[in-house]
Amino acid sequence: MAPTPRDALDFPESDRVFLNPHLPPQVGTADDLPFTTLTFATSLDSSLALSPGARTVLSGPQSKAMTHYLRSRHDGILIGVGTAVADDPGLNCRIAGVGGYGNEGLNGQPRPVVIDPSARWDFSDDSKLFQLCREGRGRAPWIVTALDRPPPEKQALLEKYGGRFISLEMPKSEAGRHQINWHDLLVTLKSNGLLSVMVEGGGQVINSLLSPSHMSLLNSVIVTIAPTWLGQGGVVVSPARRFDDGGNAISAARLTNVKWYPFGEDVVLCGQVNLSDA
Ligand SMILES: NC(=O)C1=CN([C@@H]2O[C@H](COP(=O)(O)OP(=O)(O)OC[C@H]3O[C@@H](n4cnc5c(N)ncnc54)[C@H](O)[C@@H]3O)[C@@H](O)[C@H]2O)C=CC1
Ligand SMILES: Nc1nc(O)c(N)c(N[C@@H]2O[C@H](COP(=O)(O)O)[C@@H](O)[C@H]2O)n1
Repeated sequence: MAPTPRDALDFPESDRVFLNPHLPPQVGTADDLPFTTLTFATSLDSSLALSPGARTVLSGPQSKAMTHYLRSRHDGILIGVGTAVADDPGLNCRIAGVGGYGNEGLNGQPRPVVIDPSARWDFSDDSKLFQLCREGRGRAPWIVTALDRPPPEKQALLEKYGGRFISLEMPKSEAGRHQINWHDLLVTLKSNGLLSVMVEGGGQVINSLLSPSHMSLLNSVIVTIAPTWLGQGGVVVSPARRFDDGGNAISAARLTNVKWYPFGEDVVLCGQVNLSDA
């Protein structure tokens, strides 16, 4: 066992118990889909960040440690390219005792997966993710793109660290935006060894997954709610509105089997998407 670095996060056993019913099974699931958790931190006005380009701290120290514990319990961690560009994130697990944080190898380190249809993320050797790879504290990302042939220089850099591009067919919407087939992506991730995936964001990814055609892919939802209003102009979680047969607006999505856990100054909400009205 290597010594535990000073920047490792502590997440005591007593804090882990409440999460157990909401976590992926240790043995994986029987079907061709990974166990998929949607998890993010939000303000009281449903914002993830002050603006699309702004890295914004919402979680307090205990819920931040919880997120890192969740990372240790999933094989993959998925974000959109908007988040990669805005945050230059590490997307590793910094809980004491995982690989790189007091243990050998990369055990407990999730595989970052970045949805980047046009391969616009301009990463370099200096990107946080690759610094962590060099230090043996995280895995290189898989980047999901609509391009058959991603830029060779980006491909070479990714492969140097053990990452890669995954090309997936992505039709465009009328507005000209790529639209990923989440089911196909998740099947692809599972066939590549990811038995569980946590989706962290950002706004576009979350709103897309909470649409009626995709929400059944989510096995668990874990949301940290921070006691702050970010105000107008933020990146908002607010899926497209739905209408009943009479044309009346109904809620976009609702959770069931809900538990609320106060956690420091935050509250953590765990549940499952209610599919009875999906
Ligand atoms: N508070 C929190 O827990 C989190 C906050 N964030 C924040 O969210 C912000 C970024 O959010 P967004 O701007 O909404 O970006 P995003 O991270 O959702 O990425 C958007 C991009 O991802 C791709 N994408 C997303 N959904 C897609 C789909 N269905 N099909 C194909 N491609 C798709 C597209 O290229 C799109 O431009 C950042 O400021 C970041 O800090 C991000 C994650 C978690
Ligand atoms: N759980 C949570 N709380 C917040 O307050 C956040 N801003 C986020 N953001 C997500 O975490 C990523 C940053 O991860 P690293 O610390 O760099 O590993 C960021 O990109 C968002 O996905 N999450």
